[in-house]
Amino acid sequence: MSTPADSLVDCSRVMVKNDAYGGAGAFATVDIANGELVEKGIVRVLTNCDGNENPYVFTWSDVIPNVTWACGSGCSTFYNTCEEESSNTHMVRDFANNSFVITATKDIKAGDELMHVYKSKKWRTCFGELNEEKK
Ligand SMILES: C[S@@+](CC[C@H](N)C(=O)[O-])C[C@H]1O[C@@H](n2cnc3c(N)ncnc32)[C@H](O)[C@@H]1O
Repeated sequence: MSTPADSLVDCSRVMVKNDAYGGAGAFATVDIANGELVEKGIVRVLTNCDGNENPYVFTWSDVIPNVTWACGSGCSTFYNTCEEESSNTHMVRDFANNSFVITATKDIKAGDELMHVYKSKKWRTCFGELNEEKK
């Protein structure tokens, strides 16, 4: 018999609600200690999508310029971004298995917004304004 631990997708510690920027963000539903799992999931690689224009997809290679984009399961699409020192999560991508794991990089309290530094923040056209804000 399968158990919840067998699930390819687990976003049970995360909820999505309105954020401070006029969109939606990801927030912790429980306290999560530094190093613990925040969310895990799978992705599907997209065709006919340019992530330079579309901010809701993941960069799915280490190649620059990247041409492989993917949509992620669970709440993964909704994590907003910030500077490294303010981030409280980190996403590790497994390109071979089309999966990801997001872990806590700080002790997180229930209700805290979950943020990570987008891998492509510096070079994707659609994130230009986010970089401008930091100048
Ligand atoms: C992957 S989506 C994150 C979810 C998004 N907030 C939503 O409502 O769907 C990326 C977009 O979220 C917004 N975003 C992410 N981080 C932000 C920040 N620090 N300040 C303002 N907007 C942010 C930008 O519009 C960005 O293009």
